[in-house]
Amino acid sequence: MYSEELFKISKENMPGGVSSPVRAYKPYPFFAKQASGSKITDIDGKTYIDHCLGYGPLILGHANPKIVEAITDQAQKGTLYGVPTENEIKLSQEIINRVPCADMVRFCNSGTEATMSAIRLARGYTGRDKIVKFEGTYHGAHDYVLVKSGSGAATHPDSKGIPESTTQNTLSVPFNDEEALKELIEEEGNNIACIIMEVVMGNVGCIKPKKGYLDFIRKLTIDYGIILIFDEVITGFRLSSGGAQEYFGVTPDICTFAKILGGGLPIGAIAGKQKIMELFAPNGPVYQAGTFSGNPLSIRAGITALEQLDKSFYDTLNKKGNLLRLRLKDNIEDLGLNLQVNGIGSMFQIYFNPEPVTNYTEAKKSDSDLFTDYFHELLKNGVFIAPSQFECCFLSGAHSDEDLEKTSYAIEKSLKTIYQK
Ligand SMILES: Cc1ncc(COP(=O)(O)O)c(C=O)c1O
Ligand SMILES: N[C@H](C=O)CCC(=O)O
Repeated sequence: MYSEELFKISKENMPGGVSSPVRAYKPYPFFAKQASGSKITDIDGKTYIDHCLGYGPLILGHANPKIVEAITDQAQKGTLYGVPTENEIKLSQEIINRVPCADMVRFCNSGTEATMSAIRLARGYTGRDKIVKFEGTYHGAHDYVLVKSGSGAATHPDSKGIPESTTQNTLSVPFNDEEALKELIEEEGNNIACIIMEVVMGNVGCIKPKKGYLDFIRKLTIDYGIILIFDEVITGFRLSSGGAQEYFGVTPDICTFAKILGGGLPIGAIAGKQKIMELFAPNGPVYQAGTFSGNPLSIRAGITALEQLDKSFYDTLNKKGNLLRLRLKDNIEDLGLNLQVNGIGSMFQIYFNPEPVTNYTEAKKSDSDLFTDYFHELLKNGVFIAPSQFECCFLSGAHSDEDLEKTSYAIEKSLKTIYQK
């Protein structure tokens, strides 16, 4: 059966035919058959260079041989014990060694769980209820944070089913705007438990913090006794071995991980300073739990992933990212187009927008219809990216120089086509 037919059936079985809304695009998404390295193959027989990479986790590419070997071995030894394992200590130690803010780690199963628990921890620690997020950041699909949210929520805003009494404690401000944040904190600072942020916004495309912005936020949070949470679900183990906090040299109180940490399997983690982390049950009064938390399969995959992610890996990968972005900018200029190529390290996105994009409002001014045309042309030209202007594209260690040449050629060809229409 082909993707088109399968989508008709899947829509009968599952709302929208998908297990996460961002995956549904018109007329129908391709159904995956298999994937290896930098490539994904659909059941219709077409192979694409993959820059979606499972929305970020696959920094080593698909079916990384060492991870496949490790999880095959682990599966034979059991996939769930319901008691602690030595490998949990090993992975937590690896995180503690790499990540500046990490004195202790609590494992969970997803980024959503991680940010939900991190916010509860900050509230438990400070005894305050309000939280601050930035317009367009995405911190998962739980009730506290689906406010002016990015990712799929940028195109499906204002989820029903969330009591107003829950979100009235969630305040949001524009990213990269020191004045707006200062004003809010001067007014509300003593009631605010935490500021939660994506250090690089990866759920409205890709937006970097302006120079000095993170230092400004760090100082403000210290002055008002506010917990600073870096949501490193995307940036963790992507920008550098110690995440965005190491990359930018600004240390939060707590951070959250998921995606890359699981080596391609589901995982989440909250890491932070000991005096805060010790509040988690059973030591403290902040409840946090999960049947599959710290499960041996995800933990083993995570250890095997991190073993391969050393400094030289990031140097090489980030150089590739820089080169690709330069090439894209040159090509776009040669075509006489005025589009924005945003990105950092191995993250990138093209905005169909003539003006620089530094926050959510500016990102939303991009031409999403043109982006959709571009996405479909890219598929025709053998490249798969996330089907939304408000997602990010990624590179992996499995992407060869030849892959990147093909990608930049496919992007150039796709842009030519859509602007000739
Ligand atoms: C920055 C960020 N935080 C949290 C999440 C939620 O993670 P998950 O999808 O694993 O629940 C995501 C992505 O989904 C994310 O990009
Ligand atoms: N943008 C999201 C994660 O970063 C996409 C993942 C999903 O919701 O399926």
